Amino acid sequence: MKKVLSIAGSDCSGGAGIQADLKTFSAHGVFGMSVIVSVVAENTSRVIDIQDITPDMIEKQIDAVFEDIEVDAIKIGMLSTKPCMEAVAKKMEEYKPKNIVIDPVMYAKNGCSLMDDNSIETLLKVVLPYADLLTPNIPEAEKISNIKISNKEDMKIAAKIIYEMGCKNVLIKGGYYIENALDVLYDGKEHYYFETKRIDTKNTHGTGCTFSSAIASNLALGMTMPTAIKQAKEYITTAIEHSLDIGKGNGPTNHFYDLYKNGLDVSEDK
Ligand SMILES: Nc1ncnc2c1ncn2[C@@H]1O[C@H](COP(=O)(O)OP(=O)(O)O)[C@@H](O)[C@H]1O
Ligand SMILES: Cc1ncc(COP(=O)(O)O)c(N)n1
Repeated sequence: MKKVLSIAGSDCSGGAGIQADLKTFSAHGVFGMSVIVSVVAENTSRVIDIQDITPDMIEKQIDAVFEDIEVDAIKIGMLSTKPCMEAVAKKMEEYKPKNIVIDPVMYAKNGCSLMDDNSIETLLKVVLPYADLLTPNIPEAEKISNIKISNKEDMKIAAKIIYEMGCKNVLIKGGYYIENALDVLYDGKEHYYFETKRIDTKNTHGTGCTFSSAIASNLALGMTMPTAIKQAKEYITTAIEHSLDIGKGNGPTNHFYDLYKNGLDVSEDK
């Protein structure tokens, strides 16, 4: 069984962060592991508070995984402050794992901040170079590239700018910001496009977490980068299509839709 590690924040409401990552790993048939970087008191409507785990404890969790288990891919999500970023980067340098997908999480879907604004320089300098794939959404890509993104051409330009900063591939996610759900990959040579129709739903809590974890799972399973993204795009689209009206704000995606569809009977009247 392939083994995939998430290094990210904990979302107690279950739709994003580590919880979304582990559900996604299970849905892909890979063995999921987690290093918790921050505990976030959040739900579908708001972020109440963030408590970072100490850098020493972040490092020890990563050591505990790597001294014992071979890691086939890593997804890195929310890193809220410089010390968290530095602790994770130090361990990436030490263990040099393969297939690192980094989602540079800055905000929750409800607009609440999940990263200290002063840490962006550190993210770019210290963390970004470890990315086999960086997956910013439009607001994140605008902050990183320093250009305004309004259409496909802008996405292409921003992808090149971000690639030049030192990641091996960059995927800018159009999500609900661009007319269709268009994502643009740049690998230093070519642009690739992944496009679906936009699904009209407010229930998109955790879409970025789920998508990056699906890509990491597919890389662990041996797919090439474009194929891993293509299949992950199909997975996230289905998960959004069948997203769940749970909570009062932006509900979560449906990580196991395919499992239920294929015969797991969850009806209550049986
Ligand atoms: N309403 C939507 N309909 C279809 N696809 C969507 C929708 N919202 C997001 N996506 C897709 O979900 C994936 C995650 O993107 P996005 O939601 O932009 O990430 P983030 O959670 O980081 O903001 C991308 O493939 C994006 O195109
Ligand atoms: C702990 C944590 N990490 C990340 C996100 C962003 O989620 P997304 O951008 O996928 O909606 C979140 N809300 N909480």
